[in-house]
Amino acid sequence: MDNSLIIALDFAGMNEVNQFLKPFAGRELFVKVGMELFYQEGPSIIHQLKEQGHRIFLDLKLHDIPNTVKSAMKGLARLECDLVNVHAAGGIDMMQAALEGLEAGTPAGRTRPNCIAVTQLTSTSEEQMQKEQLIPISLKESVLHYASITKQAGLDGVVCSAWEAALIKEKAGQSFLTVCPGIRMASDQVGDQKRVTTPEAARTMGVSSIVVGRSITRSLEPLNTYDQWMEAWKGVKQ
Ligand SMILES: O=c1ccn([C@@H]2O[C@H](COP(=O)(O)O)[C@@H](O)[C@H]2O)c(=O)[nH]1
Repeated sequence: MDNSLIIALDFAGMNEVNQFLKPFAGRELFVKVGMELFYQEGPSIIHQLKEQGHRIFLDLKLHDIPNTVKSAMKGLARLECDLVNVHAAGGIDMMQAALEGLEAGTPAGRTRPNCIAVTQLTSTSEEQMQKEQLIPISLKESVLHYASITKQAGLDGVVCSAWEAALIKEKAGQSFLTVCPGIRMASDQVGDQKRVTTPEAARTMGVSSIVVGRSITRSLEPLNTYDQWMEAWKGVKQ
């Protein structure tokens, strides 16, 4: 699961997804299904994408009481995605419950999906965090703290920005996943993201995998753009 470029399929429905994926026919991608798409299409979208050979990050960011998260994860495990997630702010008990649910729901003989926790969203700045969440420490400390309780709960890694990835790996170990959205080419619009960097810099920062949405999905030539991104991320011509 390391070194992947995960394409965020932030589309309103299957028709838009099919349109986007057309030029990629025959290529096996790592794609992310988030709330927008899953709430419209439900589990069938996962089955369809799996049939096309794609690996899947189901990005629903569960955050509720432990019992509810456990039951929800039990159901999601049956979809056999590669990666799922929760919010670390839900706490250690909730994260452990997520793992219990995943283990209970994973079909016999199959490996449970990797489970990671969102630390601070990449759309959150330090100022916002301090003022709106009343967290009176630096953003980096908050992210590191969330990474530490995520590790304690036994999860496989975190969602963070590339800026925090190296320190998290130093503390939690190199195999602890750091999955990083908020990645932009220098010429791209930053939009609502706050903690942003380029794919080349993310590679040198030791990030496990990057998540890229609009820069690829809104491109007029998505396949060419994807190949350029892969080259920048991997550091070698694809
Ligand atoms: O902290 C987070 C957690 C999740 N995301 C998701 O990643 C993509 C990023 O899309 P871009 O268009 O490249 O900004 C999107 O699906 C978010 O829901 C995140 O950005 N930050």
